[in-house]
Amino acid sequence: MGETLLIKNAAELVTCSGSAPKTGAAMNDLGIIHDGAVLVEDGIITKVGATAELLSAITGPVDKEIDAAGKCVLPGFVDSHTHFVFGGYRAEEFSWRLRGDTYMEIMERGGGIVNTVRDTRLASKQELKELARKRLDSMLALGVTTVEGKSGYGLDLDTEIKQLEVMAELQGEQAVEIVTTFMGAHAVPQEYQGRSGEFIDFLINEVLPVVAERKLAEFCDVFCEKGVFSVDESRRLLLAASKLGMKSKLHADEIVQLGGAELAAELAAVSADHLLHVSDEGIRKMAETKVVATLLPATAFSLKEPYARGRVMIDSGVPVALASDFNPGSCFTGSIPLIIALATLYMGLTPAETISALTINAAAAVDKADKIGSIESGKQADIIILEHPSHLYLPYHIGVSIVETVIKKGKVVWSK
Ligand SMILES: N=CN[C@@H](CCC(=O)O)C(=O)O
Ligand SMILES: [Zn+2]
Repeated sequence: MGETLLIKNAAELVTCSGSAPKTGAAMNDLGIIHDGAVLVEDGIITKVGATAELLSAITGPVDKEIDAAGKCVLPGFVDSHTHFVFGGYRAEEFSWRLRGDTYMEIMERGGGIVNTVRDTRLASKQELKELARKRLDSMLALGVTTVEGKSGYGLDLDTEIKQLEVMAELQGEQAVEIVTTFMGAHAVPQEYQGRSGEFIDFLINEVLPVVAERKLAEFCDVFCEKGVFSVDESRRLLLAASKLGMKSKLHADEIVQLGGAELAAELAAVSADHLLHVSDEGIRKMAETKVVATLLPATAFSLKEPYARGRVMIDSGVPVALASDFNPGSCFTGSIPLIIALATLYMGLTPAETISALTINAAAAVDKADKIGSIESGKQADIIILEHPSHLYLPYHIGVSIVETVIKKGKVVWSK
């Protein structure tokens, strides 16, 4: 037996067990074990159950014990949609939005994403890496054990690769596990203005093959939006990426209803994200094909847009995940407490649905539900311990974190 960790006496052990992703009523079933315990061997969960039974089933020595009496134990949070590798800031744009300019107006007059592109192109890999590392440290302290990160602030071969290399290097140098997405189709760069189709050709012919050859990304994502990339352009890119082994994600129906959700269903994408303006038909098709809807309430909050119809999606059978969308423009926060507050207070999700959406369904949104997102035998031991005895204390504490301990692959990597 390798190194062992025992967590015992948990007032509430929230397992999030069951088939994944969770849909409908199953999102409310957290598989809670009262007075629960977990045994971890060599970073993998090997036993889960009531403390008394689990203790009597342990045969060998235990290297480390954590007494979680009076505390709630959950799977680590998975932040399945972020843009955490970037240079520069856009505080002035934020102030313009405060006075009433819209996100797209700023983008149309040459600001927005391409503003961050300029700063990211200028930044050295080392500078980007140090900024990104600090952002991951902050996420870890909020209980995030896996994060998805996108390129998309390069929009040229060298800078897209630089961003992806930053993520590859940070993987393993710090505790948060990184799932990498190529998002060269995040905006049309100035040098391709008015020629979005040609830019897609460039990505397909010049960039995707390098990303695939060097195995720098597991997913390909695209900003499928009016005035950015059309449904046809998005389809062309995602099909080309899929031929090279990359799975599909989409920024879909964020600003207008364009048919991004329908495209996600057609392509059997792993997730469609944002969905503030998704059609009823899009919801129906996503439910049918089990495309994960990754909802980003902090972005709607920051853009002062209506929240995505999470309640309707869950009731229609769509697997719903929640994520931060941490990025320098539309949403400069990776705050899990804020997401929990918005989902429960303003989107009509129950606390249990919100937790399913941040754990097992978020794991499904990065195609890792077989490995992370729940506390079950055989899964990686990514676990958080709260200062309080029940998951109900999460939405109750508004905007502040009550995470006390973070465990990644069976090791305590952060504690209060
Ligand atoms: N909508 C497109 N992309 C990001 C925003 C990126 C930025 O503004 O820098 C998003 O998911 O919100
Ligand atoms: Zn995004």
